[in-house]
Amino acid sequence: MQKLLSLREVGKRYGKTNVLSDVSWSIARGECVAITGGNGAGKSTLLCLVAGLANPSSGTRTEHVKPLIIGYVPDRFPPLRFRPSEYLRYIARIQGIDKETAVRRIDAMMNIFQLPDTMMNLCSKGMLQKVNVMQALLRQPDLLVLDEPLSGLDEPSQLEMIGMLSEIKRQGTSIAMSVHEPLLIASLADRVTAVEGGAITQDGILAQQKEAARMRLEFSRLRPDVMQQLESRQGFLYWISRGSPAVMVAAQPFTDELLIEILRCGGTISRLEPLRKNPSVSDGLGYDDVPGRGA
Ligand SMILES: Nc1ncnc2c1ncn2[C@@H]1O[C@H](COP(=O)(O)OP(=O)(O)OP(=O)(O)O)[C@@H](O)[C@H]1O
Repeated sequence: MQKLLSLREVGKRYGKTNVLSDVSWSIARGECVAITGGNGAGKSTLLCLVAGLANPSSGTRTEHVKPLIIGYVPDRFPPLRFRPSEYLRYIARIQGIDKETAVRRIDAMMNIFQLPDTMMNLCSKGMLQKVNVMQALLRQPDLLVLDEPLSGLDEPSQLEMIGMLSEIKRQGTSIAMSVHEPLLIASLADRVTAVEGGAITQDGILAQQKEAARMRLEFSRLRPDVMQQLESRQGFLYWISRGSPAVMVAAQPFTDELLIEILRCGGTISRLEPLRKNPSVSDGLGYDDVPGRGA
């Protein structure tokens, strides 16, 4: 796998306090890494260094792809008095994205992620978090860095956010995220880096997270209440879309039972395939139309 970014023997000090020490870490294209650890372990600091928002006090940070485009999703996002589309257009302008490209991309994202254009100060936490992720996707990053993306969200919003991140990952974007929720790790992560006391204590691939172990089920004609009942069935992992067609991700060993249940309740299956990244057909975020996206 092509390496995107690496840290080598990195340390970070604030005044006399060592917050990170001797951290060596890297991320490859298409990889999703969950950073875990207790409060104050150093996860946010590590993500800031990865995102290039802070410089290491010692050691080296290397970008292996030029230019490496990084999107950063902070843990808090203010409920501003803008509509999401206005806010995103404004951020796109600051980032130097031309107006036509920005409008096309914002429209595509709002459609895919099913975000109504409601004033942000009236939005739910889940809706605001979608805007937070979208602002980081505007420049079509090679690497998306998220600080506790599910923090403060209720369960339906958490499932929606997992679906959103899953779609972003499927389109080939690498993800580094600090995480507390086991569901998010189980649903998305290829690798887990554990941080304690400012040092990496464990860094390993999750054997059970092979792409082939998860299936993507696409179907239509199920009532919303029946779809909600499916969420409590064994094997259900998360929704990529609750629209029509609906797209569910399920654990492979339970796919047959879920399919039978969908058909029994009057649904029509339109597609069943292993969940994989980098689909052959570009179907959404429009990465194909950007010249020079890091090779
Ligand atoms: N700007 C700063 N100045 C001084 N100390 C800081 C600064 N930023 C972070 N720290 C300290 O560094 C340590 C690690 O903080 P960090 O926010 O990276 O941890 P975390 O693992 O993300 O924690 P949490 O899960 O609580 O968000 C903490 O002790 C924190 O107080």
